[in-house]
Amino acid sequence: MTGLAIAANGLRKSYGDKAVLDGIDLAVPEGTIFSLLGPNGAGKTTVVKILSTLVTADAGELRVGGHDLAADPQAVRATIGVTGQFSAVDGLITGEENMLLMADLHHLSRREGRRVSAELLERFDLAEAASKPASTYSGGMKRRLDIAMTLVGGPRIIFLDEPTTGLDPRSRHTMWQIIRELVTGGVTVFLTTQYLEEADELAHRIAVLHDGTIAAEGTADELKRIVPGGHVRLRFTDPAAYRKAASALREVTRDDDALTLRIPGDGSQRELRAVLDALDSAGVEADELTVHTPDLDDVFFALTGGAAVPAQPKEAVR
Ligand SMILES: Nc1ncnc2c1ncn2[C@@H]1O[C@H](COP(=O)(O)OP(=O)(O)OP(=O)(O)O)[C@@H](O)[C@H]1O
Repeated sequence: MTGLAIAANGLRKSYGDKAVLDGIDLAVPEGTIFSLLGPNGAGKTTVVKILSTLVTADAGELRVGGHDLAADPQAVRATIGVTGQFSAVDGLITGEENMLLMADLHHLSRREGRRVSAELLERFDLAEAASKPASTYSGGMKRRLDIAMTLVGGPRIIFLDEPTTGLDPRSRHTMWQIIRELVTGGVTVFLTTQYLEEADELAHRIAVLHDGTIAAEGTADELKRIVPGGHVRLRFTDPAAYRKAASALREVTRDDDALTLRIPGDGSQRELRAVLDALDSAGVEADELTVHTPDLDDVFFALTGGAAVPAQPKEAVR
């Protein structure tokens, strides 16, 4: 192995005359979580399908688990696990039977199959429900069973295509915990998501897919640094105090109707202190002070034109 679990150079895929992937490079180090982020239809699932050998690329040098995808897809398949947006869980049979079916597919002996299934059902908090038909499971339980089934074959690289879409916040957090534990165990996780918060929370590196290309790639912090947008916002109810503050501070953007002032900055303690000192010297007090640091939403909107998901400005009230 090269130290990279996944390496793609110049990955291209078109459907008809639509170039869905227009020359994409990816490098995912072993034992890390990599998140591919993009709006609906950006091509995330297409990337997963190609890297997991379900769809062939039109062009590109692709290696997964050290194996050349074009030359040795069988070896790639033996290394990976895939959990897609559409579950592999069969609702008519029990959770345990679903697991044993996977064990059969992986040619485990009966005994080994039972052992691995029991262990995974326990680990994913499904032991109690194991003998119930999977159709009776909640969305979160089905998703956990789906991942447990993926793990039966002991994959070193796991593709999770939007693993938390449609889950409630508690189930989402459980899933995040599961994903973190997988990586602690040395597995590499390739995760697609539409949730910026999810990528921010989990991923070592994030790539933003837009218009068939990678619009930006880096750690969450690196990506946040590429967009401006940090500021302190002061709100007043007294117009006289507002005007006084506006003339005491440098570089402010005024909103005379809302009586708010916006001071650009990185949200650091030093900058905040300078603002407070200026207000103190002028003898005014703001009614509300909020600090806005750029988050992945800002990055996403800056890179993808902002049409994909509603804005969720994160403002910490101090
Ligand atoms: N088999 C196919 N035939 C034709 N077009 C396809 C096919 N599969 C995907 N596409 C098109 O490729 C584009 C990317 O689809 P893809 O499912 O990869 O996006 P995505 O980023 O996973 O989106 P979502 O978040 O909605 O799942 C879409 O415009 C889609 O319509």
